[in-house]
Amino acid sequence: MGNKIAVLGAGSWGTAFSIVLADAGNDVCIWARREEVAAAINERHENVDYLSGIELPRRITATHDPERALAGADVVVLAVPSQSLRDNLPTFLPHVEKDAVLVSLMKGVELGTLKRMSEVIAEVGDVGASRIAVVSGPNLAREIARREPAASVVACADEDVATMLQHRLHSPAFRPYTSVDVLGCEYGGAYKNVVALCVGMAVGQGFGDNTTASLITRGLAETARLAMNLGANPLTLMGLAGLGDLVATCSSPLSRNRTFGEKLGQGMTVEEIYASTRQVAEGAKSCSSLRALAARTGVDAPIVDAVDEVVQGRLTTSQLMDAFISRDTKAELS
Ligand SMILES: NC(=O)c1ccc[n+]([C@@H]2O[C@H](COP(=O)([O-])OP(=O)(O)OC[C@H]3O[C@@H](n4cnc5c(N)ncnc54)[C@H](O)[C@@H]3O)[C@@H](O)[C@H]2O)c1
Ligand SMILES: O=P(O)(O)OC[C@H](O)CO
Repeated sequence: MGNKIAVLGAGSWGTAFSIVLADAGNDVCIWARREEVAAAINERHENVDYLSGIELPRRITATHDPERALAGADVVVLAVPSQSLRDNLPTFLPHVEKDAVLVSLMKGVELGTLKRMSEVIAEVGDVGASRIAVVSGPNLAREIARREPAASVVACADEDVATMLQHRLHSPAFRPYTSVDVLGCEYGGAYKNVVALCVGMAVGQGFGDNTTASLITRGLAETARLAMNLGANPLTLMGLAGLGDLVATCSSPLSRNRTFGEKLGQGMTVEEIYASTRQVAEGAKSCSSLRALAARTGVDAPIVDAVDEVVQGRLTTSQLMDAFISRDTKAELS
């Protein structure tokens, strides 16, 4: 096999990550759910719907046919919305080359099963941990597509595989660090989306930096409490896939999750926001699965609980901050 990588999902991150891969010297074939998106990538070298105005390198091609995308690829990158992964895998898996490594870019926890994306891949694909990796970090798609410098984490239980991927991803503007803490990276990535929703709700109501910094900090404490309880290395939560991604997502107007929260804070309904965009805000779904996971684990998760209440329409965003402030007081490090 050569240096072909298949990227399954032609949304903003699948496309931006393909630019990283191409800049790092790989030939990339993107699978797009819609034929016209694949055609535009091949003919105009642009993904107009998800990354307009960015010229794609000629090493990137696209197809609507999963078999063509996957043929000869020794690395397979998964970039579909988290809640659709299980349904999509049976279409992809029969065409994945034997021994190919599967890399998840997704930041969500499955509703119902409460599984991480690497767990869904392992279960549906019957794939061992040494063939499943995760890339996660402060990586807003448009900034990465513009080649603004950024770092990230590539995690795999097998350190040699993480190192192999690190070499395949290292481009002039993208610096990957290896890790063996897949679980910590995945919980960091899923949880920060919910905290960003909450920060967005505060921003939408006109609150300033004290409020957002308080939410980010308590959000990190909450993330660490749950993730460590489930086996994460605490240092992962202090790293790029934890604090780094949390800060980027909560601070940036480019974040779909923060924007979703901001619109709720300004008075739009969940239904109105869904109708206004085709882009995924993973936190609006993962707030329910993370809440259930925290409850099952016996971990206190006030931010996830409250965001889920707002998304379910049982709490207003103006009641949200009162609910936080009036909770029983306690020690910071409890
Ligand atoms: N955008 C970012 O900056 C960014 C960065 C890091 C990680 N991520 C994560 O990457 C994953 C993908 O996000 P994205 O930003 O590319 O999303 P997106 O909303 O930009 O695009 C989603 C893509 O999935 C396709 N899609 C939608 N429903 C589908 C379904 N049921 N089956 C198959 N395909 C479907 C869409 O057509 C589109 O191509 C998410 O888990 C997200 O959290 C995103
Ligand atoms: O746009 P968001 O909110 O999905 O966040 C994008 C990335 O996860 C940031 O690292």
